[in-house]
Amino acid sequence: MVPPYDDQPTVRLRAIAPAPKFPAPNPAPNAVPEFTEDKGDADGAETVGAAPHAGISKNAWHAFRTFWPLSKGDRRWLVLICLCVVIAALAETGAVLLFGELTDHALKEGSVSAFWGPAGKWLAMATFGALIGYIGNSAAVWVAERFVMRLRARIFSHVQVLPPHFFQRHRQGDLVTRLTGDVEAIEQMVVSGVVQTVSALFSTVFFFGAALMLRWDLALATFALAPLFWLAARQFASRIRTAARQERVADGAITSVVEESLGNVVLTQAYNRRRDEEKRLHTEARAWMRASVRGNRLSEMYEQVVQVMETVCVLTIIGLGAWEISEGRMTLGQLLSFAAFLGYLFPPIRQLGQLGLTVTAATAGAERLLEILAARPAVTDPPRVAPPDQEIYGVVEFERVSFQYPGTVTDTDLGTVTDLGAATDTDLGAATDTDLGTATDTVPGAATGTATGTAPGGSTEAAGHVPVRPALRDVSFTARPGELVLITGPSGAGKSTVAKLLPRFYDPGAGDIRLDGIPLDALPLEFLRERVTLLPQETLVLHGTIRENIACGRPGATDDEIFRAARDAAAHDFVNALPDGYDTHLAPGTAQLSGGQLQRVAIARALLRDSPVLVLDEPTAGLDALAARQVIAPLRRLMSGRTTLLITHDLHLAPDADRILVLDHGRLAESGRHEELLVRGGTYSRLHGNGAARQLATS
Ligand SMILES: Nc1ncnc2c1ncn2[C@@H]1O[C@H](COP(=O)(O)OP(=O)(O)OP(=O)(O)O)[C@@H](O)[C@H]1O
Repeated sequence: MVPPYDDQPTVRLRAIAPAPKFPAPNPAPNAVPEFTEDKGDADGAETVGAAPHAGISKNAWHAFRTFWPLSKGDRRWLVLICLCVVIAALAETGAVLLFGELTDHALKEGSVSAFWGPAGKWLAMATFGALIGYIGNSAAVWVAERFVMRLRARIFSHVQVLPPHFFQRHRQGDLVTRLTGDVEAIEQMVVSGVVQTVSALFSTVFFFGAALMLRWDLALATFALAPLFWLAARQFASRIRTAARQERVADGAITSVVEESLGNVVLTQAYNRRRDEEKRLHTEARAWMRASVRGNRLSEMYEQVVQVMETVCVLTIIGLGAWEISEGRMTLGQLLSFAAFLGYLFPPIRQLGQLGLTVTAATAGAERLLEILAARPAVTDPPRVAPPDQEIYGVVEFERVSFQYPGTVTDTDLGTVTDLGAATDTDLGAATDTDLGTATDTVPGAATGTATGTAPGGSTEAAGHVPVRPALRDVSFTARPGELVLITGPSGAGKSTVAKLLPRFYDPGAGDIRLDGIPLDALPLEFLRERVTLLPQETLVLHGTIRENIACGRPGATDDEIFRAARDAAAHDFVNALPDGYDTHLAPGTAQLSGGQLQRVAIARALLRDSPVLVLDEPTAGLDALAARQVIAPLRRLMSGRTTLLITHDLHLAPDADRILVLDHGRLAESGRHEELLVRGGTYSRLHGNGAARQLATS
């Protein structure tokens, strides 16, 4: 009987003395972990991850250290799992020794009575091994899934505080892939990777130890060949890593294309873009296919090379064994046991080699997550600041506020682009390591509006961007409770930027913004955002019922309060007319309600929030004349008694405004009441329709 040398016989023996199958880094021999390419975001918006030339092990180690803290809380389980692994390996070792005993005493001598003893022990050991295997496997799966859950939650929570420009510069589909596939790849590196390493190491030690006990000279001869496996793995590592990265990026690109296409289906159909969209998907799918085939081919090649190497080892041992038996220095049972140990020894040795490949490929996913973690929130909560005791009335002051979007470079900045690079590099180093260990998101300089949103590798968002003007320059104004301040100006003048600064999506680069005399960055973020209600250009809809959509303005609001808000927003009647009334389900992009109706639901939500400051960004944009008229009355109710900043091109409400601020190229060009500005004949009167309007005002 030829003893088992390879996977198949090993499986047979393992069926007799079951070995635990802990989640393998490589689920199947030829399934190389998933792949990505470092070509950065397909839209080229932000920077690319770690340099492909950087040392693989360094990147992997950095990734491991970054994500390892997330296993906190489960480490004693990891110890237990490793213990199970070790015991199971010991049980296997015992089983193989018993196999030799059975061969020599029962099979070779044909003695049935010699069979029962070792057979009973073998069965006991197999049962014990099975039990331990079950416990270890169950615990390993549990710990692995918990890790994935925790990592995903951590990344998701980080993504949620990132500034708006991050989402404009990253494709959503790609972010989705990072939160799903890439997260799982990290698990393979951190949790399963550790268990696999322990398992492979101990199995190697035990089987090698047993082989040494049987025939130390043959065992040493076999072990001398072990570095060949390591060399083979090394040869394949970098190519597999590249393929892994390519596949990961292609995966993200496919999800992005599908998501963008589905979200834009009206444009696709109206402009007959079906074929273009199909072509886009086809291009990405081909890239994915190429990477996937390449990765699998490499993995398969590695697998076959290793098999040939194993065969060489086995034949060498059989040859030597045959010679030893013929010389009477070895029994058949010993040779079979020895060969069985080899059958057990090769998989862990091979696994150790393959672990490197797995880690290598998982590093690709890790780098993509590190890119996300390296993007910093544009603003941070002030440390340990209690909400002010005073009631907030809503006096809003902008004092010489200038602002430039992160990643954009002004003419004057161009000389300092390299400085930005240096600054952000340091940020990243600090950010990614500490980020997971601590819950804070603070990064020095993150709030400056210039040094945020960078990725590992040292590139900055600034790099490659065309110089632009700052979005706001030296803007000062005050808005008091009960005042309606209308902000208008040509497209791109900086109006929406004002709306983004007030709830602190960004901090200004220069100047101060205050609420009731308190600088915004001295107020806890949640406190501030409860007091500043923003109605952005696009109507925001939650997945949920109309009731939930309104109630999210003030969690815990009663039905009566919700209905009152809906009534004031002129939404109650049309909601009641719906078959499911307030229980009608809405979703982003819903067609259940018209634009005007959705806007009124949003107004009801804002009414319920009842905050002293209101920022309305183009509340009638996208509505036809009738729908716009229908929201004007609810808007007036909403604005009454609050400090309202109304950003609009639509000057219908201009005569009602206490003040009109006209922005032009980021500067405050004019300020005054409607009539004054019309008479002045500047930008405002031009916007309003100049000559005729001026005549009307002066008549
Ligand atoms: N995320 C961003 N990253 C970089 N630049 C931006 C970003 N958002 C806006 N800008 C730039 O800032 C400037 C002001 O933009 P903003 O959206 O405030 O203008 P706006 O007056 O509201 O325009 P519109 O009336 O067309 O909405 C523009 O030049 C715009 O291109």
